[in-house]
Order: sequence, then C-alpha cells, then structure tokens
Amino acid sequence: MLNVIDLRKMKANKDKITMVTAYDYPSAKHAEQSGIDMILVGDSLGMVVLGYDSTVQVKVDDMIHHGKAVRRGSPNTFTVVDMPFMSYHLSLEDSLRNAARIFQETNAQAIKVEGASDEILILIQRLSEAGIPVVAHLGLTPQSVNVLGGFKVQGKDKAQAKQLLADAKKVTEHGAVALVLECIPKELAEIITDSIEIPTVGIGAGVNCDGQVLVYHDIMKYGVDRLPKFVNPYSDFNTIGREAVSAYISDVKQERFPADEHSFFIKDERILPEKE
Ligand SMILES: Nc1nc(=O)c2c([nH]1)NC[C@@H]1CN(c3ccc(C(=O)N[C@@H](CCC(=O)O)C(=O)O)cc3)CN21
Ligand SMILES: CC(C)C(=O)C(=O)O
Repeated sequence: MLNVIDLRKMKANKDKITMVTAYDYPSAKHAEQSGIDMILVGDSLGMVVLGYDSTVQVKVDDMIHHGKAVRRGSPNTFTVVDMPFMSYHLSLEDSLRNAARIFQETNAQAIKVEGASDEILILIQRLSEAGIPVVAHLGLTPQSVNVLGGFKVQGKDKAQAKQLLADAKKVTEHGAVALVLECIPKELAEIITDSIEIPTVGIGAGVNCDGQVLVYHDIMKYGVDRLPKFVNPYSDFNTIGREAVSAYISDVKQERFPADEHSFFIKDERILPEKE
C-alpha cells in the first residue's frame, strides 16, 4: 500500500496519481484489482448511490458504513474517507471526535475536508499533529452547493483565482497531505500544482494536476443520468444492466429459466410425498 511519502515522491517524479471513488465492497475490489493508487469514499455517495440531490444530507454514520465495506474490498489500497456536511464545523472538539471516529472505525489512511477557512486550517493542523492525515479539497466544494448557487466552475475571476492559490498554500502549510482541486480552470490548476509541495488530485481541473479522481459510477455510466463535462465514460453499465434484467425477465416469463442446470434433483423418487 502507498503512503503519504510515496504520494509526494510520485509528484516529484511526475508519476501520475490515479484515484477513483468506491462506496461499497464490489467497487472497491474492482479498484484495487485494477491497480488504482488511491480510493476515495466520497460523500458523493449520497447523490450517486443513496439518491439525494446533493451531499448535504449525508451523515457520519453513512460514511462509516460505506467506508467499512470499501476497506473490506480493498484492504491494500490507500483510502481517503470524506467528512460529511457539518460534521467538522460545530466546534473543534466535535470535529476532532468525528474525524477520529471516521478514521478509526473505517481503518482509513486519511480523511478529507472541504475548504480553507481559519477553522478548517486549525482542524487540518490538529488532526495532522494527532496522526490523522488530511486531504484538503478546494474549488467547487459540493457541501457548499447552496451557498455557491449550483455545481459551477470556480476560480474564473482574478480575485477568486488569487484566493484559491492562497488557500492551497495555507492547507499545505497546515499539514494537508494532498489537495483535491474540483472544477477550476486548467491553467489555474497548473499554477497551484507548481506552487505547492503536496500532490494535487484534479476533477474537472485539467491534465496538469499531479493526479486525477473520478466517480466510479460516472466512469461506468452506472445509475447516473447526466455526466458532468469533465467525465470520460469507459463503459455503459446502464445499457448492460438494463439488457441483463430484461433478458432475465423474458426468460422467467417464457420458462426458459431456471433450466435443469440451475435446478436440484433427488436421487430416489420414492422419498417424495404424494401430491394432495
Ligand atoms: N456522479 C457524480 N459525479 C461527481 O463528480 C460528483 C457528484 N456526483 N456529486 C458530488 C459532486 C458534484 N459534482 C458536480 C456535479 C455537476 C457538475 C456540473 O454539472 N458542472 C457543469 C459545469 C457548470 C459550469 O459551467 O459552471 C458541467 O457542465 O459539467 C459539476 C460537479 C462533482 N461531484
Ligand atoms: C468528487 C470527489 C472529489 C468527491 O469529493 C466525492 O466523490 O465526494
């Protein structure tokens, strides 16, 4: 399994870091068996597998439930688990307790928090000092969707771009081990990547980040209706899945399934009771 030093070395060597989300045991197995560098148990699971229209309804217990399943499927892959909405904003003490629960109960390698306010920076520092590696997340921070007014590209004006670069430096100084950059212009992501020592992992942030992350279900086209512009689909589970269920339905209706090969038989007919 990679560690935080390996991730820094990969940045230094320009060896691209690959990351994908997983929310359960089978997707975690796919990711690990394919040789992915890092897994993210993202709070996007609220939208992708629980059907909420944003990530703000996701709870700490949801992250732990899914995180544990993922770890069972990919015990040898560096796994980051998201801290969900408002689980790190009430007080420093509550935030540390929630982070410790998520980290310990899922046996993750790092946790992730969105933003770079003074409170978040202190939290990143305190967690790092306590031995919990923190991945930071800037740009489009989905937990703030209701403040941002939608899932929109960030850092498009001069002031915002400057702020994002300053925030990236601050999370680095406070001990973050990596930085997710979501939905920002490619040129800005390149400047940020070249300005900090920790690896950047982009999603909708162009090719110059140190690594890339995508949602498993987006890559597979699995249950998602509309793909964001930054996604490249590599399969079409929606079609494959519908075709498989349709074929099963018609086999059952036509009595083509179950065939004898799917059935059990007794050796001696005499043990059967009479029909009543
Ligand atoms: N399936 C899925 N994939 C994700 O990457 C993802 C989630 N869900 N849920 C949590 C967040 C939300 N994300 C999103 C969702 C939509 C857009 C989107 O539609 N963006 C527009 C850009 C709009 C603009 O131009 O400002 C796009 O066309 O891609 C972006 C990020 C990323 N995360
Ligand atoms: C979109 C990625 C980076 C994320 O934070 C998530 O999956 O929740």
